[in-house]
Order: sequence, then C-alpha cells, then structure tokens
Amino acid sequence: MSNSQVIMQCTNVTKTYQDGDNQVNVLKGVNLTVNRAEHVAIVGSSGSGKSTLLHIMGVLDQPTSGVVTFEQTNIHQLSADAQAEFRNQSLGFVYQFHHLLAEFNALENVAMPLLIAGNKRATALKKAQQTLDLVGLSHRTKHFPSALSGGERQRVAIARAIVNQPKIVLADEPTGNLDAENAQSIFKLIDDLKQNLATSFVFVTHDLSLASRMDKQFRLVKGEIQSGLEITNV
Ligand SMILES: Nc1ncnc2c1ncn2[C@@H]1O[C@H](COP(=O)(O)OP(=O)(O)OP(=O)(O)O)[C@@H](O)[C@H]1O
Repeated sequence: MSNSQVIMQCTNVTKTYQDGDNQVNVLKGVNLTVNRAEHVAIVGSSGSGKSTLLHIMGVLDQPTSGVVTFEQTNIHQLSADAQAEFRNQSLGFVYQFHHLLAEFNALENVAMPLLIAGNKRATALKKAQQTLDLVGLSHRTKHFPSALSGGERQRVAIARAIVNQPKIVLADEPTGNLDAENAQSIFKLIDDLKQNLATSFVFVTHDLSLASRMDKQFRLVKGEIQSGLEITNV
C-alpha cells in the first residue's frame, strides 16, 4: 500500500493521567493506520481507552507522547486556528447521543456546519437536503429532533457529519443507544455510503458482528492494540 493511501496514522500514541499520586496509563503506545475511503472498527471493553484514542485522533485531546498524522501532517503540532480548520473541513464526528439542536429541524441541523463555515443559507440548505436524501430521510426534513425516532436522529447526525464532505468521520459508538434493528440499519447505511463517498470512517463499537463488517478491525485491550478479532470478552 503506497503512503498516499494513508489518510491518518497513529504512531506510539500514549496517554497518561495523573490521578492523585497514581499515574493512569490509558494508552500505551498505540499504532494504527486508516487508509483513504477505508471503514475501520475499534473494539474493546469499557475503559480500554477507545474514546480517549478517538478524541486524540480528532484533536479534541493531546497525546502524552507519540504522533498522529493526517495526510502526513502532525495534527497536534498545528496552530489552534489550523486545528479548528482541520476539525471543520476534514473531519466529521458522530457520537452515541445525537447532539442535534432541539430548536432546529432536521434540515437546519444538517445545514449547520455549512452555515458555520460561511456558506450562503440557500446553498447550505440545498446541500443539506441532498445529504438527507442520501441517508434516506427525504421525508423527514422539516421534523424537529423530538419528532424523530432514535434511528432517524442518528441518521440526521450522520448526515450532519458528512455534509461538508470530510475526508474522515470519527464515530464513538454511533449505535450504542439504538436497538439491534436500528443499529443494523445504521451500519447498512454506512456500508451503502461507500458507493457515494470516498470518506474514511473510524467506528468505536462494542458490537463485534457490526465491527466484523468493516474493512479492518483494531482491538484495544488495556490501552494496547491486539491483533485478531475474537468474539469473546469485549
Ligand atoms: N481525565 C481523566 N483522568 C483520569 N482518568 C481518565 C480520564 N479520562 C479517562 N480516564 C480513564 O481512562 C480509561 C479509558 O477511558 P475511555 O473513556 O477512553 O475508555 P473507553 O474504552 O472509551 O470506555 P467506554 O467503552 O466505557 O466508553 C478509563 O479507565 C477512564 O477512567
């Protein structure tokens, strides 16, 4: 695989917290690579460091040591402005809880990142409409979050994450709050998006059957990546 295929890379990433007199080593030298348009799962038991790693990859947090590159640039050495631009333009986030704005309808929620980036309202709404079409919610654009089902809200959250065509989406247990049927349907949606988008996806999930559908799986055990994906003990 040539280096130009690599979009994001973690090299020897560690994270240590000081808890009183104790040092808590949450990540102990994590190495992983995400290629262009690749769908990657990160699995691991509660407390294994998954969210910490995802936050570091999204420059929401700093590693204690090690390097994270995005298109060969060390993202933690960028200026605050450049980091904000990276988050705005190259990155999408999806969380376990949708974090949609209650006072805006689905269309406006999806348009929000484009409006914040300075697009005209008409342009932003048009792109938001196209993205809601893509996630199968053409018929729900005027609904407020409170009038949508859990699965529909998560689709809106995914539409919001991809509306500005980021190169990579980081998703922290995007189906963790959904029943099995809705979880399946969200993963099918993400599979289907592969046909339309060249976006890389990194998912944190507890669900090994969903993880096994991704192109690649990393298993975190006590802050270290272990190779192989076993169906037990996650
Ligand atoms: N600010 C902090 N100070 C001290 N310890 C922390 C801090 N943040 C996280 N931790 C510890 O780091 C460990 C990893 O947390 P993290 O949230 O990354 O795990 P996780 O694998 O995402 O877990 P879950 O699946 O439950 O969300 C946990 O033991 C947590 O208590």
